[in-house]
Amino acid sequence: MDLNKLLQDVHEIYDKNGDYKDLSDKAVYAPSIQVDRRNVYFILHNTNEKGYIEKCLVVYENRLTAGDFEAVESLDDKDSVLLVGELNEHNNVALAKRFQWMRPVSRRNYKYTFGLGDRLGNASNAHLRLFKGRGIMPVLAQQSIRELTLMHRTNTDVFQSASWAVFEEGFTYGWGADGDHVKTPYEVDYAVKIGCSMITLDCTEEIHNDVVNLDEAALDKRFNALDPDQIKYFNDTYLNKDFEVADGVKVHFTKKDVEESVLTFYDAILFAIGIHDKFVVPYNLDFEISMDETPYQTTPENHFFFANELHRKGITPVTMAPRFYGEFQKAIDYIGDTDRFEREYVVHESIAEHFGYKLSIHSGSDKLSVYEIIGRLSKQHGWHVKTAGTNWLEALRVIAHKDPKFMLELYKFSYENLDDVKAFYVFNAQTDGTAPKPADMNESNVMDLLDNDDARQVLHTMYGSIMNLKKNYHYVYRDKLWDILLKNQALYDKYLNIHIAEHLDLLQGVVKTKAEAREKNEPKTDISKNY
Ligand SMILES: O=C(O)[C@@H](O)[C@H](O)[C@H](O)C(=O)CO
Repeated sequence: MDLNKLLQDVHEIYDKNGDYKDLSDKAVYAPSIQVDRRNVYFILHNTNEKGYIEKCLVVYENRLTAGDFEAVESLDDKDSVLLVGELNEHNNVALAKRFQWMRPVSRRNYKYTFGLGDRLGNASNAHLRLFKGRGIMPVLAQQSIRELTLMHRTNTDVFQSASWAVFEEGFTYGWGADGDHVKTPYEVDYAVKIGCSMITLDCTEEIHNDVVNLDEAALDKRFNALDPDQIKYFNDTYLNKDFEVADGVKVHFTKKDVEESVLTFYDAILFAIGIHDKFVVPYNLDFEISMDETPYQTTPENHFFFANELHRKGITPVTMAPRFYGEFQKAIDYIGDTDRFEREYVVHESIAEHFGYKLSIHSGSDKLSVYEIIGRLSKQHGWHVKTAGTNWLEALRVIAHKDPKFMLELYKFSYENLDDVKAFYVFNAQTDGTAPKPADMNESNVMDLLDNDDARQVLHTMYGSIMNLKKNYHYVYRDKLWDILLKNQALYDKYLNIHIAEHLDLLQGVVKTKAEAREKNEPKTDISKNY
């Protein structure tokens, strides 16, 4: 590395005084430049012989403090030192001591927040560029335990990729990190220790779904087996009571509602209270409670009961994710009657407003048919929407354009091995159903795989198997996939931008329908040749 040239870059940065549009060294990534008195920091982008962008950190700092950084090369310059280092954890910690905004913050003061996730770890830069000036707080690090496991990743690398992207893009507006779908104290602890500002407590394993199928006699029998003082408390508090949660919006409990709500959810409530006391309070976390990955819809009574029992203990989560009417399957649009969705969303939103939190919409990728409704109705506290890792599908869009044969191979493998993920995901696509047969796919229709609902679900859920398949101690697909992606990062960024912009435009009311969102954002011609 030519350190004298970097020294000239530092002097040019002083001279430019904040206007970095025309720096002579194009390798200096302008959005990353930070100047603090005489100290200068930036990320350098160099394209290597394979066509990948290689990044390193450049620091010019007073010699007394620069020792915080781990340098690969350095050059003394009077009282200062210029050093070049890797984008590693050590340097991230050193930099974050200087720039607090590299660390995630609470979502509490943000009305609109949006969970992005990044399965591969190279999507956050494009996301951040899109979020600048949108008035929505991005939650970048949002990898579920399931995704970490299937992808062989750790919370540390997820957190690191996000934090480096924040620095690189000069994103000083605040971002969140979500310990996503944590189900046990062990998993919560892991998320907390890594620095997550938020946890999504997935209560699935403490929710007793079998209760919904009990007949009246069996339900009574189970309820009446509770302690007499518990029965008295639940009946006195809820039975035949009306709770007015908004003007003209009431939640009413019949005997069945009381018994079902208690028996299905009370264990989960106690679990949430325990996690709240042990982690949320001491670590000042944003608390999200999710019950969306259950087989049954959360009724307004169930939702009210959960929130009211938390409220009794003085707990107000920042967000709650009920399971709404209809289907929120991964990677495809909402399935269901949108008028009914709207009617029921009004009640859930009223409950959330009554208790003082916002609703969280899970598996939010591609639910373009309901975003106008959510954006319009979630007025008081705003919304939190979580996408479902569909940046992976945008990465595959790049693969399909740049190497259609390889894409066909990935699809065939995914189609033939779909059983790998049956235990992890619930989705419609089945290889004995309507998912396109690999034999019917060819280079001229390969792009359909990214538009067909069934094919999307097959590809969306098979990421771990694709990335980690090995033969004779070598990865079968991983290296080739990364090679294509790294050579085409700009195209990947463009597709990410289009994909998420459609969601945000509907949520923010910029457009009113899915068709308008598509019309506004989707390119009219094949743009893959331009990148
Ligand atoms: O695939 C996953 O596990 C995640 O993408 C997960 O679905 C996501 O984080 C989520 O919870 C969206 O609701």
